[in-house]
Amino acid sequence: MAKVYNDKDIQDDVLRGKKIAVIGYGSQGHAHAQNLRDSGFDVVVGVRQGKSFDKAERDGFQVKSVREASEEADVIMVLLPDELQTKSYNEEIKAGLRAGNALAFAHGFNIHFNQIVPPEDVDVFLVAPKGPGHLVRRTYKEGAGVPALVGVFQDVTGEAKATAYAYAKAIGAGRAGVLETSFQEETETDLFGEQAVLCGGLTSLIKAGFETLTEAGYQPELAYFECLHEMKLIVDLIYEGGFSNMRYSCSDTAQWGDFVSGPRVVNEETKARMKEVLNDIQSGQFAKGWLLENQTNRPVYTSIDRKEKEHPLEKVGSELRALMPFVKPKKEDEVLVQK
Ligand SMILES: NC(=O)C1=CN([C@@H]2O[C@H](COP(=O)(O)OP(=O)(O)OC[C@H]3O[C@@H](n4cnc5c(N)ncnc54)[C@H](OP(=O)(O)O)[C@@H]3O)[C@@H](O)[C@H]2O)C=CC1
Ligand SMILES: CC[C@](O)(C(C)=O)C(=O)O
Ligand SMILES: [Mg+2]
Ligand SMILES: [Mg+2]
Repeated sequence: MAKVYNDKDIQDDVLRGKKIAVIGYGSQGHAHAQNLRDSGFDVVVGVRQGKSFDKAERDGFQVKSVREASEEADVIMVLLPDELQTKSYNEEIKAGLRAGNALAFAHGFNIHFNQIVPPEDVDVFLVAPKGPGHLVRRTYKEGAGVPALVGVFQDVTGEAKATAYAYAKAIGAGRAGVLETSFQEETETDLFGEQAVLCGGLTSLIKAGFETLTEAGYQPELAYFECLHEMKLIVDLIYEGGFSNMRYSCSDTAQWGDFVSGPRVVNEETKARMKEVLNDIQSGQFAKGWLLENQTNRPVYTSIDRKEKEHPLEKVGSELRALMPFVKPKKEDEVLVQK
């Protein structure tokens, strides 16, 4: 088994006394900044004027422009959207980098795909939480944490790896597990996971189930409960104790259906499509498409996003959730909801 580090294995002295600039105060940014501060580290937030800037100030941070924050920090964690990082790096962050500083990321995209080319005299590492930023914060407050991957791209000080582990511990990842990786492995697996399984795979599965039932004449409300609402309850059991735990709690009839019908829906054909998705990621084809999409003001993204928001499942979902006061985004999800 790969070595999975937790709090007791990680020394954090290497990060103590250093100034950490958290660049961006969105999903990951607010969580890193607040967890680092609560772990006793010295944080400055760097972000453009606007909603995030105001929120970071309200949350009691010293908030500066990206350039100023980068200039005064020893460790610069870049938590801007991937597609905007290169411009901000070239125009603001780079000027603030001094020899021996550390440039850090929560996803290897721009380093791995050669969009950001850092100078040779700085450390470059990643600390990539394996979970959404709002949960990085929420679980930290609950005394738990979200696992993270750490990786080093460049080590000039000899301390890059230790700093990455200390940072991971400071944001709460050491409570769950920290695993070492490379920028390449993190980037390719993260993109694959979100496209084929966690986001793309899951939403497509839910939608296909919902559409199959409603097109067959069943009530949309029932289809929503069956294919979406209950998904969380089932996934919680898998999260807590694996497939066996979920199957233990479900009926034997469900388990038999799981065995005989699951592989009819997600099958070798599906795996072949997954391999195509992975190939596109590994070849850089996906990254190129995403970067070009952004250079052209996101025509395809906008059109699909509009259609997705109008899907009957979204409408019936918002009506049903309004009847369940316990099902709503938590308060710290403010930034997420505004997106
Ligand atoms: N979302 C997640 O949970 C995860 C994200 N990651 C990685 O973390 C990084 C950040 O992603 P995420 O947290 O989702 O990003 P978000 O979109 O949630 O937040 C982006 C932040 O950057 C600010 N920002 C945007 N453009 C600029 C700019 N030009 N100058 C200054 N500030 C700007 C936004 O401020 P404003 O309010 O003004 O728009 C906002 O505070 C990415 O590398 C991503 O891949 C990794 C693991 C999980
Ligand atoms: C699953 C999506 C993710 O990779 C994440 C929350 O880990 C992301 O990029 O947001
Ligand atoms: Mg991810
Ligand atoms: Mg991701």
